[in-house]
Amino acid sequence: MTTAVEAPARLAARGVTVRFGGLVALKDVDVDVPARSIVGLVGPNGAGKSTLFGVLSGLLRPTAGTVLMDGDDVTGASPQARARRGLARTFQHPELFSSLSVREHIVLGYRMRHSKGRLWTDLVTGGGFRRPPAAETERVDALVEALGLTDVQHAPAAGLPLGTSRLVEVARALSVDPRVLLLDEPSSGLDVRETEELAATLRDLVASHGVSLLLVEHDVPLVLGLCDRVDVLDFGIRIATGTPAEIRDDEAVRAAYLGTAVEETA
Ligand SMILES: Nc1ncnc2c1ncn2[C@@H]1O[C@H](COP(=O)(O)OP(=O)(O)OP(=O)(O)O)[C@@H](O)[C@H]1O
Repeated sequence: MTTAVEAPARLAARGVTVRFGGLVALKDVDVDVPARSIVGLVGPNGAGKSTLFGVLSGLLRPTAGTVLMDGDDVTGASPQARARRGLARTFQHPELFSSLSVREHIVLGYRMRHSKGRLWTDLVTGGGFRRPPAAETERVDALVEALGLTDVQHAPAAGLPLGTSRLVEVARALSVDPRVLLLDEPSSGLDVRETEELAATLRDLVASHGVSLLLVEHDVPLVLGLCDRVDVLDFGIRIATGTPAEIRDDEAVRAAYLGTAVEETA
């Protein structure tokens, strides 16, 4: 008899605890981000979401517990080493270079991964972004299209609406071909329509690029509508994990949110 062996999660936390002096920000937390999945991390203010994000991205060393990528222990690995293994992230406040165009941001990301030498030569010699290799043009074109940035691709990043800046940041993060993308509050500052568009784009990206997403989000309806699985933190403890339907029905989650954020989506 053969037994199917389940692949290890692309990114996982096991028993992660973080103490800041006397304060326990995370206590024995587990998280799994399987291949080709969208996982949401929610919880009230101060629940420990950013702390867990920091631990997963390598900016923060946990007091106890491990972080695994594809089953390998990366707890002591730097953010750069994790990036080389396929981890990318976006920030709550997009950090774009105002003098570069939308397309140049994506090219920059691509060259950071695929042709670092060329990146520096071009910057030093003032060669700009001329004569790109066909593979680069193809990949950048695909990302521009996937993120709906065709019309603004040659516009400077300065002055872009926040929703568009966020899409540029996602495109830049994807240009390094990550296996897992951490999204920090992707809907922050977006209106309802922009949030819906972003959700649709993220769903398409998982289907077309096979990337896994973990998003930290305050917008609970967005998370419940978008994610395959959701983890809920409260006071540093994972109080629930499951499908959006399971999370919606969870008593502890309703209590943590006093019913409001979850009931709005029922
Ligand atoms: N560097 C730090 N030093 C001391 N305490 C910290 C530090 N970072 C976070 N904390 C505390 O750890 C707890 C968890 O904070 P964290 O920022 O991870 O929560 P969060 O869920 O991301 O909150 P929010 O939704 O408000 O961003 C909070 O009590 C916070 O005050």
